[in-house]
Amino acid sequence: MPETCKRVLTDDDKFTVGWPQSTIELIGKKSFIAISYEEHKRLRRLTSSSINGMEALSLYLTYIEENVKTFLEKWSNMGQIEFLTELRKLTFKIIMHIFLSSESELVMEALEREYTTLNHGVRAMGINVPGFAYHKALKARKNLVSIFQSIVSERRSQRKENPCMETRDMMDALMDVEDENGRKLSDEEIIDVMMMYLNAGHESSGHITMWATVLLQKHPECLREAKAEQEEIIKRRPPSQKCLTLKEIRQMQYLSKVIDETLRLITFSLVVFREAKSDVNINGILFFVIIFSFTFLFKKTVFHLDDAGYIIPKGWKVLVWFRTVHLDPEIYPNPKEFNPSRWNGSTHKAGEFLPFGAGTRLCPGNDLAKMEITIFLHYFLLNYELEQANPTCPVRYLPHTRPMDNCLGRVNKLSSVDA
Ligand code: HEM
Repeated sequence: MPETCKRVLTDDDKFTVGWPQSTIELIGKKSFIAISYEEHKRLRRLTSSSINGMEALSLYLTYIEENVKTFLEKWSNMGQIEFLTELRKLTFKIIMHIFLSSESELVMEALEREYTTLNHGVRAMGINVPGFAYHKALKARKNLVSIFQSIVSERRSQRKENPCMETRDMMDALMDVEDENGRKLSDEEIIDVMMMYLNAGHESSGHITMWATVLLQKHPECLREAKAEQEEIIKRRPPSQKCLTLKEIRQMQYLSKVIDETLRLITFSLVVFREAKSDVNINGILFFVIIFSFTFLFKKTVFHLDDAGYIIPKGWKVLVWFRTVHLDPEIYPNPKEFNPSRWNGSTHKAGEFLPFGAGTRLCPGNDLAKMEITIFLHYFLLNYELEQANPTCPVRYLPHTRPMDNCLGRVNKLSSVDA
């Protein structure tokens, strides 16, 4: 690790994404991870507006809220549950609703089943031999594509019969959008984009929601402050108002710090892949960077060092390791301590807080994710507590930080107040 660490990789450093081919086979050749810089720009512009900005997000607020309330109530009657597994079901339901609001429960269940198998393969070695996770994932991808294809075909024919049909969800929005040349998205593009969003858009929120809950429970003084803020929000509300508003969400300043601190401490996405488009001379990078030639996994682990710093040769893959930034004691004193107050009036420099990545690839679901987590914590803090079965359960760090028992425990209802 060079002493001269100075700056962060951005897209200006002549890097493009460089995911392994095995991942691309699963997520899709038209998804964000597999296409050229220009295609990515076009596809991202066409697709991300549905989940960006307050107007778009307000469409999902009520749905998220209703589901959070229903799930919490259900869990409190279930006895012991794997809290993380249940949260993933909740966040999967939310992301599926955003894409496919009108599909039946049966279709949703089939999608979730196939998707779970696919997801295991994304993190496995790319061994396409029966019995291996990657082989099963390729099969799951085929099944997913055929389910999505039938949904797309059905929608297209409904829209043909009824051209004035209103846009119901992101699937409709993806069919509507066209670029400046009037070009619409093909079926393959729509399906791969959906696969990409599904992959990126639920597990992360589920994990961070679980950790924020656990960390709050483990720090009673933070829990008290967070709860007091939520009670204050309810107190200020006119009696006729029963649901959360975006304005209230924006007022939850302490909760926002709790979420940022959780994102920092846990760093859900440990790493992003980049590939050098040309030789890049970097005069020391803030990240811990593992550089290796990727023609075969880990074939070389060689650093090229000259007086000016490091040269990353064209075509090399770079893993940008976010956790080292988030746990750097020079940026975050006592970095392993959960301390939401460290965000009081804090002004971090660019590149010091990267839970959602950076550059043109910045996570387009960041606002949605924060909104989901906030809504969950609002209802949880007001009415529930988590009783972990194994509070000292060992933690697994790869591919994502999680307790090995998936946070086994009970969600207990505290009061009958209907928040
Ligand atoms: C706490 C929750 C989340 C975390 C920590 C997270 C983190 C990240 C990170 C680190 C990246 C890579 C950025 C880069 O390469 O520089 C990313 C990309 C992405 N995320 Fe998220 N994400 C979260 C939630 C979501 C949600 C809810 C959605 C969708 C609804 C979403 C959709 C995406 C997509 C589509 C990409 C690829 C963007 C591109 O390559 O242009 N994410 N996310």
